[in-house]
Amino acid sequence: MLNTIIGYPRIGGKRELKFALEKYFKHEIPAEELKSVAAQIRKQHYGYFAEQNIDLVPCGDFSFYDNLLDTALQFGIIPERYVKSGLNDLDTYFAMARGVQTDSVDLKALPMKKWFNTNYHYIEPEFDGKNVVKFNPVFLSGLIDEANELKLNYKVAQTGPFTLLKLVKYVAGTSVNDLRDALVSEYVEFLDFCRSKNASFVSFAEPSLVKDLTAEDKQLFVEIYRKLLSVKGNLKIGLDTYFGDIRDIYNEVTSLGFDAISLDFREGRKTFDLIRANGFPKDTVLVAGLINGKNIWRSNYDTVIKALDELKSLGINCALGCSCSLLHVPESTEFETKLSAKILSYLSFARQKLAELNEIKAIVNGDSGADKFLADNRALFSVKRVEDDAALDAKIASLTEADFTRLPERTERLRIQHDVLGLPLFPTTTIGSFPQTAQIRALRRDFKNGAITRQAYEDGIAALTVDCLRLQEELGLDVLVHGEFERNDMVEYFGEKLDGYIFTQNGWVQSYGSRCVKPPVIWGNVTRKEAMTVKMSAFANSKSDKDVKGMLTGPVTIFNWSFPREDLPVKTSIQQLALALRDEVLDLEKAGIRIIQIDEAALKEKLPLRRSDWESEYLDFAIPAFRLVHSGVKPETQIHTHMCYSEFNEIIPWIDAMDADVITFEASRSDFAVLDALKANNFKTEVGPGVYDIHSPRVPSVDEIVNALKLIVSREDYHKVWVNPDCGLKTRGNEETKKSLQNLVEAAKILRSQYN
Ligand code: MET
Ligand SMILES: [Zn+2]
Repeated sequence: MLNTIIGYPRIGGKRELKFALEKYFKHEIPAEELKSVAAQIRKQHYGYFAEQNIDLVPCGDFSFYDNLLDTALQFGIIPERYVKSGLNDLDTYFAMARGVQTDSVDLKALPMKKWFNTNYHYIEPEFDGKNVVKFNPVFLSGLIDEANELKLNYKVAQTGPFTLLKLVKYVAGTSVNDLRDALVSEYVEFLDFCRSKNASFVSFAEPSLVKDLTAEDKQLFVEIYRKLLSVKGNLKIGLDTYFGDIRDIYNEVTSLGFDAISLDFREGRKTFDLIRANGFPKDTVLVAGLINGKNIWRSNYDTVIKALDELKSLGINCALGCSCSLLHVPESTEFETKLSAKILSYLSFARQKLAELNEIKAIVNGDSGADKFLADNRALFSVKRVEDDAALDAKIASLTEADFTRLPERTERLRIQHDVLGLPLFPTTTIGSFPQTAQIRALRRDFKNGAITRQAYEDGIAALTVDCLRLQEELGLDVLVHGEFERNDMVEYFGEKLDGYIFTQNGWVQSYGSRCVKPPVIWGNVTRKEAMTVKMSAFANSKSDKDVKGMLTGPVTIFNWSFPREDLPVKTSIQQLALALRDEVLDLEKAGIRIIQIDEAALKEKLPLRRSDWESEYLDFAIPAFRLVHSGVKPETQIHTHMCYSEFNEIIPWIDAMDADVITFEASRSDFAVLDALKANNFKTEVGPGVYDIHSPRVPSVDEIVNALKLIVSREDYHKVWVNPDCGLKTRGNEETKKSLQNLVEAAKILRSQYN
């Protein structure tokens, strides 16, 4: 049996690529230096692959920014405005990725979208009909030369035409039909090119196959690949699918004559059933994606081997692989110096997964010495990693419908709250964080380095908080926030205070371009050891006559932005988080906080890729978990939530079913399109559609905000409308924030005078 991988993280174990990119963007290093850092990283990775006897290694999965953008550039899907800029290939590429502003060129970036159900973002290519669709191996040529020089046994890994056609944004009246034929011809050119370079294997990534497919989608896929496979000549052609199973198109895919097909056995819940029911072609290699490419735990070898045995018993020619590219896990545990040996023995980042592929292959092939690998792995899994928490289990088991139901119903509650809180029409507020200036970052750094005492640090934060409250009072905002100066990150902050979490030092995962995130790890049962935010919120509330919102991150968002356990159902992990947050909410209420905001910024992120799974696999527990957090409060306590970074139109009824009293959300960049959906669904929650975009330093004028509000009240009962920015202000500067909020308050006053 052989092994292979779909892709490897490219940011570098010490984030070398990130730092080189950022220097290049700031014109601190020339392109040559950026390219040489990238080549260095790849060479190191090829070395790792060789050490672990990876039989077929990917070449072409490397990217300076994003693979889909590489593919778009390579096939000439470049909007005319970028072509006209006169920039060289590399800078045209970066202009599409992140915009460019010089004396002669001023171009915005293409939109960034979430890559399937991950926290990785791709650049959305744009087709306007004027592009010259033409294959040009901008980056690929050098990558293949490099692999040839190193005498690697490689596959040219590329995003396939079907997924590209599905993800392109068609503008100027164009559609997929205007692009498909030209694109397929150029993919034929691409195959010729690979052959001319003496490549012997090409693998196409087609993750779009795991989504719901229409009859036209299926036809499109089949036609494209009939064509490409008919011209393959002496090349071998593989197909990589991941992030789910391919139930809608399994039979078509397996009858086309691919040389290899990767299937996802981790997120693909139906993969095994599909194979059992329909068989698998004898002359195609099944790359069994049995090692989880998305999570950081060691694999249980017995489980993997059992699956391989069954596949072999079905007469299938198997290779071992990962469920998806390793792009979604950090590079290596070797950079973790603070975690205990016990913890480390359970963790497997990308480099450790290579070793797993090697060891399992050796065991299956009966190589000498491989018994030890199996024995060690069995020893690891023979003891329970985390002891059960009987009290917590009992608490979850005893939950009843009443625990998920807030009473009285919302209309009645809102009436009570209006009396108690005494807020004006069009109440103004912000989303929580205020600018995290250099001063605050220095304070945090000094405390971390031990340069200042805890007392000095806390005094510093308290002083900033009081200043922030004074500023909001001066501006005339109605509902205040404490500013979140004590938090560096909205998930890590809670992770650190909860029992059950661990943190890595260098577990960075690429989020987009040069940006990485370091998700905390849910190691054990999550419980609240002590109050997490009460002291700060009570302090802030005592310093103002106005209400200051309590500020929490919701259970679903904390979960979605962490590496989850594999030995516990998702639902249970989220319930544990919800119970911990429920106690926090009740303590905030006891401390006199009358308005509590529970952010669910990432609720939409893990919505299943197939519509039919939404209710049975996610929303059925995610929405009740939010209700569990707040159902215990008094009618007069007002619960807010906040969402951003996604389009919610499709899940409006479920958002209403979270049963919050008020929701603020990002809407200004999508021209408030969501308002129609709210109306159509008879949305009951009070709403604060963000009236300006906080992702830009621009100060919105009073007129602009008044116009936004007019648009909002044309669709929404004005009694229900809140006025706020579209997300937290932490990335902004003090000056622009002050001016923007001044205008926001002014605009609210204008509306108030018209509607009172
Ligand atoms: C990504 S949503 C951010 C919400 C958080 N309360 C903040 O204001 O920063
Ligand atoms: Zn937000």
